[in-house]
Amino acid sequence: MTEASSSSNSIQNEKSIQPEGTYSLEQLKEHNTRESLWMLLHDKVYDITAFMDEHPGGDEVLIEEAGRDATEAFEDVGHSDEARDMLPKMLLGEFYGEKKTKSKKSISSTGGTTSSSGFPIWVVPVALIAAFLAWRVFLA
Ligand code: HEM
Repeated sequence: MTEASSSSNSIQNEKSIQPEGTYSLEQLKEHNTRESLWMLLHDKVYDITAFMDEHPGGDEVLIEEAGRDATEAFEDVGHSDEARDMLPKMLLGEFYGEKKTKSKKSISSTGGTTSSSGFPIWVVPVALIAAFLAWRVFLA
């Protein structure tokens, strides 16, 4: 007699499943040393460990950008097409997730006295009182 497990409720992981061949920011950050150096360029993750000694710009600059988004630094230098053609050989995969935390500007009524439609919030009760008084005066 097998006792059926009534609780087949697997705890659902709220995180969405990371597709194979993609790399998260956490994974990227783990490879920030000379021994294993990854960087993010244009939403793609590259393993440039072996290239470090060959880099015409030296290894220092690469180590500085290790384990993070180096797109800006890479583009600022104005790398040649030749340099860009080297990239596919070092490609690991796509980047997964968000690079930065988005700074969502939420319209909050706290701390401000302006409603979402633009006029001050006190206008509503004042208008209602004015309307009430006007009604009383004219009907009195
Ligand atoms: C995997 C990524 C990279 C590749 C394949 C690469 C490749 C190259 C190549 C081939 C050159 C020679 C000039 C040219 O052809 O444009 C170069 C120069 C240079 N690179 Fe990179 N690079 C990479 C990443 C970076 C990053 C992240 C930096 C950060 C600042 C950087 C900084 C430089 C500098 C400063 C030079 C100029 C060296 C000089 O002219 O004296 N590179 N790179």
